Amino acid sequence: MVTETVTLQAVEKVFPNGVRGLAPVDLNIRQGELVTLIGPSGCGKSTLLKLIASLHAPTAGSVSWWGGDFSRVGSEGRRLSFVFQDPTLMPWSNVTTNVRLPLDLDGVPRAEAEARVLPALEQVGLSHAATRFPAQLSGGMRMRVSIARALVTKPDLLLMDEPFGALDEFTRNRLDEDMARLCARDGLTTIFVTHSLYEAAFLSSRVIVMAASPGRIYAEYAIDPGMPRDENFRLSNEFAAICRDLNALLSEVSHLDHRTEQAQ
Ligand SMILES: Nc1ncnc2c1ncn2[C@@H]1O[C@H](COP(=O)(O)OP(=O)(O)OP(=O)(O)O)[C@@H](O)[C@H]1O
Repeated sequence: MVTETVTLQAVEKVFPNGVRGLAPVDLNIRQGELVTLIGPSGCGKSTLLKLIASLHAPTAGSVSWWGGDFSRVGSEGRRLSFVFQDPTLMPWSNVTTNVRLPLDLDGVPRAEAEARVLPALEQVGLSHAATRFPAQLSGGMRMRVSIARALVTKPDLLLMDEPFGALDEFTRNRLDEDMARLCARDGLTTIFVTHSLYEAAFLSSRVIVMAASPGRIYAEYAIDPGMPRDENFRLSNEFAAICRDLNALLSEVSHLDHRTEQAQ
């Protein structure tokens, strides 16, 4: 059985304007992992996520999905879903229609699609809001709709680019707890970009710490405590120790950045 979901080998990205977004990166994402990418602005987190989503092509190196190339992902019935920081909902459509969108685009018959929307809304605690419009929702609720829209396709790999970065801390903590619960229950393989070491510490089974100039992987940090994680984990000594370790790694990375700037 293949447990590797995505494998990157010596993947490099140089943009057409000559900017080196990512130096050669080797990374293996295993099934059921919740991996966060963390590091200073411009270290290539989004670039790495987009390479994994096949939204960017690598300049060098190779990416494989479940042991094959990207063209096989769809033909083998695998699905990738992407959640961005902006929930990008259709303001003229209600919650149900927004969540149903990817199924409509896939040509799933209406009755079957409708039947799949409610469980997705239940997963994110929004079944009571199915007929509301985006303007009638809080920021956190809009993000829940965006997550439901990603989950409704039953993805094999969920990619999230700073999904909760624009939300207040309380809402963010609630959504982190929900994500931890969802990923643990469904064994959903997830790659999550964040600027928050606390979010990384709370959610991850593995944290990838990245450095900039050029973007690259600086360190990997595995987190043992099992899932799901809850408020008690956030208050534990274990959590505090993980945060301290991540803070130390990020501090090393920022000193590296500083040295690079001085050398330039
Ligand atoms: N389309 C592009 N064309 C040119 N340069 C790009 C492009 N996209 C990203 N870059 C550059 O590549 C580097 C990595 O960018 P990326 O957005 O991946 O970083 P990031 O770690 O996600 O940053 P942030 O945390 O600020 O979102 C940066 O120097 C950025 O300016």
